[in-house]
Amino acid sequence: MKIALLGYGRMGKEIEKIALERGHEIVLRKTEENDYSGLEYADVAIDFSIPTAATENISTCFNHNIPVVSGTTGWLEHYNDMTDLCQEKNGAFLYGSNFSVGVNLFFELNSYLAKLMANIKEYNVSMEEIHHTQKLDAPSGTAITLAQGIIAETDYKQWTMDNANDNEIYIDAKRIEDVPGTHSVFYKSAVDEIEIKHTAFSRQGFALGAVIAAEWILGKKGIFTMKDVLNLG
Ligand SMILES: NC(=O)C1=CN([C@@H]2O[C@H](COP(=O)(O)OP(=O)(O)OC[C@H]3O[C@@H](n4cnc5c(N)ncnc54)[C@H](OP(=O)(O)O)[C@@H]3O)[C@@H](O)[C@H]2O)C=CC1
Ligand SMILES: O=C(O)C1=N[C@H](C(=O)O)C[C@H](O)C1
Repeated sequence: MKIALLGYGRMGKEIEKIALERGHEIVLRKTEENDYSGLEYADVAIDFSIPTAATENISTCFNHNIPVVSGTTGWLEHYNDMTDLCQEKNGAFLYGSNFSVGVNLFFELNSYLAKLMANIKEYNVSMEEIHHTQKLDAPSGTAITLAQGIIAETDYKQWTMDNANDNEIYIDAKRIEDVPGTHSVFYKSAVDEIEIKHTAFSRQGFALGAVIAAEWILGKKGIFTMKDVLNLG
């Protein structure tokens, strides 16, 4: 499979390593410095760039009939524009705030726990995410997906990084040197606390998930998520 890497930073390089090991070829390594030369040879594009570049990268692929897997976070206010364009061009698109298998299982666990807690009013939910200091966005895309999972099952209406009122989920975004990504969800009462936590030891799990998603999307049309790739229902 010929892959265009849109973004060739920490994640782009990790994805390249795994893609080459799995017998794929890289035909474009797009950064801020170069153009899209090489995209015309790609079977699939994998976008791990920066929030302000994601929509241009994704729409350029749709305009060239190239399926896109995007892991870039911090651009989701434009998500519907991208899915509309994908449908208009009869393309294929998969966005994931987190491509690791472990986090996608954690998303399911989070939804299940939220469903259990929905009618137990003694507990107040909050979240913490910890990432490396180079991260451009806060809270993390993964934290937003976790909050959306809780909102779907409970009376919580939105998330906030400020003081939370009763129907808001507080997210504490911490930045610590070299942390690949740690997410915790807490349910606290006056007498105890339940905590679920996912800790990434490296970027390898994110990168492998992105390559698996790119292999999976080849030949498909439509809008997908990692739930489809991993058959999580
Ligand atoms: N969904 C997931 O599983 C994961 C998502 N992420 C997300 O992926 C993104 C990338 O993370 P990371 O690799 O750590 O970030 P880096 O800062 O290491 O890399 C970003 C890359 O994007 C490039 N870039 C800048 N402008 C453009 C442009 N116009 N077109 C294409 N590329 C461009 C940069 O180029 P230059 O070097 O020239 O500046 C750099 O190569 C982030 O949004 C992060 O949150 C990260 C890990 C997992
Ligand atoms: O920027 C990162 O590094 C990461 N970003 C993603 C996010 O915003 O959730 C996924 C992962 O936690 C690493």
